[in-house]
Amino acid sequence: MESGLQNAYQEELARLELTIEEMDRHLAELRAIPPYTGPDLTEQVLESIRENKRHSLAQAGPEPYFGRLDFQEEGKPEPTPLYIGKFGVERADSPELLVVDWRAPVASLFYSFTGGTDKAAYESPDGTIDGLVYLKRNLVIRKQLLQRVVDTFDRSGDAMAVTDEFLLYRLGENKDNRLRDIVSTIQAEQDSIIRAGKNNALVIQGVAGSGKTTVALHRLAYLLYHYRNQVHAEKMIIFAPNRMFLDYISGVLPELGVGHIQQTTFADWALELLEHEVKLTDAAERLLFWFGNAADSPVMDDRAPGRIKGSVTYMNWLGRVVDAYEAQAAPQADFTPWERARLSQRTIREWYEVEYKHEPLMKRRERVLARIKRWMEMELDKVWEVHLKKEYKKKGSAKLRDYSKAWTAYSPFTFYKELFAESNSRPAWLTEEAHAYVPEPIRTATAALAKKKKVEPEDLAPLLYLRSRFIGIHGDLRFDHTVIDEAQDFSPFQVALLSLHTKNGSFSILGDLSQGIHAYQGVIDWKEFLSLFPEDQSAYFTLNRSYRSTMEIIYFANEVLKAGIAEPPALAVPVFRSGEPVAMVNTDEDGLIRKLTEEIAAHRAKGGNGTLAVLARSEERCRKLHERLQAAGCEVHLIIPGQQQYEGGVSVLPVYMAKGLEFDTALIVDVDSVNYAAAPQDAKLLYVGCTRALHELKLYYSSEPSPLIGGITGEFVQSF
Ligand SMILES: Nc1ncnc2c1ncn2[C@@H]1O[C@H](COP(=O)(O)OP(=O)(O)OP(=O)(O)O)[C@@H](O)[C@H]1O
Repeated sequence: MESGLQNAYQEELARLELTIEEMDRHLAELRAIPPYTGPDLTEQVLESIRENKRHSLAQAGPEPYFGRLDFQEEGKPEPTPLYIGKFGVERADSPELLVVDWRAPVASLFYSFTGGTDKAAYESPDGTIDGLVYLKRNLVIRKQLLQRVVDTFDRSGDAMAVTDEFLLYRLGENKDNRLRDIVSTIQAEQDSIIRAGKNNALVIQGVAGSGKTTVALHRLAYLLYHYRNQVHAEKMIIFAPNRMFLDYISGVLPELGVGHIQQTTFADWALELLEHEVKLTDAAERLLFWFGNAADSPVMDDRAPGRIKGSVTYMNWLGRVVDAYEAQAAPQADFTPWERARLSQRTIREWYEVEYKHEPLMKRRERVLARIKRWMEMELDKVWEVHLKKEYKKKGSAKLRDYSKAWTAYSPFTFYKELFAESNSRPAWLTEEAHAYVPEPIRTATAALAKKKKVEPEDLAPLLYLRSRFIGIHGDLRFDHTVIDEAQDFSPFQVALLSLHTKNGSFSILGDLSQGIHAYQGVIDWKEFLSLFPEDQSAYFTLNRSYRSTMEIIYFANEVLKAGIAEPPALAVPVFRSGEPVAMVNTDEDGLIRKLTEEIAAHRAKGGNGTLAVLARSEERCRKLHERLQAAGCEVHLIIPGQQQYEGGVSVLPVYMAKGLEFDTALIVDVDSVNYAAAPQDAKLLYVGCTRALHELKLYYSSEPSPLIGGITGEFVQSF
């Protein structure tokens, strides 16, 4: 170890000892105070503060901090070392900070500072604070042991830029089966997203592996810290592509000390809100239809049902249909329960159109009917003859029943179903023109499914829109912040619908158009989302650096995109981390099984809890491979749609299920011309597959390689 480094290590060792001592003492003192359980409000508040401190100290204990920044504030005589950790820790005897929380304003310097001798600044609650950064140091502490000290910037040294040395060390590590927090190495471009203001809809285009999911989770932790009195974890929600993915990311928030955030898929959330009145069509069939193989790929453009039903135009059409229904929903007649008792249509309309206008449609119906009933009871009170009263009561009840029947009580689904009726049986409020808006094949297909109480995923946003108009959105369904991950698979209608459920347009919408493999329903241009929000309350960010994969893999994946898409939406820029060349292997089926078995054995021989994935196009193919690998004595997990948990280790799965996940090694099979054509859809699918690999990527083909890889040459690839 060089003497400078050795000194630094000794210095940090001493500081760590002091910190741990101080923290232990503080924690012991706090634990010695018996918890207060009495009725005094002030004592309760003090107890809750003490409890928070006990919790932070206990959580921070094993790894109290990960970074040090020496900052000299303008006007101060010398730099102060700030130690930055996941949890802020105060000294026992003063409110002075022993460790600064990574989310605190001053800690932003640790992330935003990229080097140079110029002044640096951060925004504090009292305004901008200027000063000079002298040192940026990364520290690895595990179980209270100092393992590593890396200076990524030293004002007294030669290099004036912050180096990537520590980042590369972290990226080179093998991953287990969970996504991890990145607090120690958040990059400046990621930090500006994490710390963006609350009342903004952020749309983030980030290449594969640029940290979108990770950044979104850190942003939630930041918002909870910064706006602690305005946002609540249980009123935040994350939408992710599937349950298994949610399981995969489930470790990050607890690592950041955040709990209770709702995490779901759009479909699960929607079906729940619709009280399971409908079921979704079979996912396996749907996926086979779209991902079967290149030769059978259906057209995925604006004519696809998902694109039509997911558009804002469709939402506007639905809005107009509901408006038309609203205008004539109440029966167009006076209410006459018996002779000489008459409630005029004008009065009923007044109640419906003016007094209860702010209520959702079915609530209005209930209210008007209840009011008619009350009016009828008052009219009955005026009748003195007992037998007449009895007769009128009976007649009146029957009339009210007929009246309510004539005013259909719709659920979102029963109303939606009406929109797809045959032309000759369409309801009166649906004009011929409005009825003809939906193209005939889509109308008949939707009607046929609706008969079986089934819908396609693209029907869920329309159904929820109807729910918002018919039943309304109660307070507990309005979120303080909404995260949409893999947002390229969301439609504008879905996002517009979610904005009805989200306060102040507070969104983090993250995705990658190059991974838009569900283009038959998703977004094609981010402007489709941005246009849903006022310009001054939305912001667009791009993340182009990929942190996941080696340079070789990123280079290769970019070539795949370029071979299939004339103008790829965004190409990833790798961090300077080199690994093995990408391998393209020509082999027949038996050879493939043999080679996969060897790869898996070699992977296992390395020990540890690294991950390896065999990726194929369809579920059917994965099942076969799984069977053959098992028969060859290779224990592997089969991951198919519907899977709830991600086990890690070695898995076989369809590429579309691997989206969002990552593996130390990815082995992609059947990369032949029949399976992956030189078309945008196939290029995106293969790109998703390639960018799952952190360290090693191999592609296998049997006869002719896919044109997406056939032309790739150079030092980054090797053919076998
Ligand atoms: N600043 C960083 N420091 C260390 N690791 C990082 C950083 N940013 C991202 N990573 C790592 O890069 C990998 C990719 O991150 P993540 O899955 O969040 O990316 P993504 O953009 O959501 O990817 P994809 O679009 O492919 O799903 C993860 O292993 C993550 O830990």
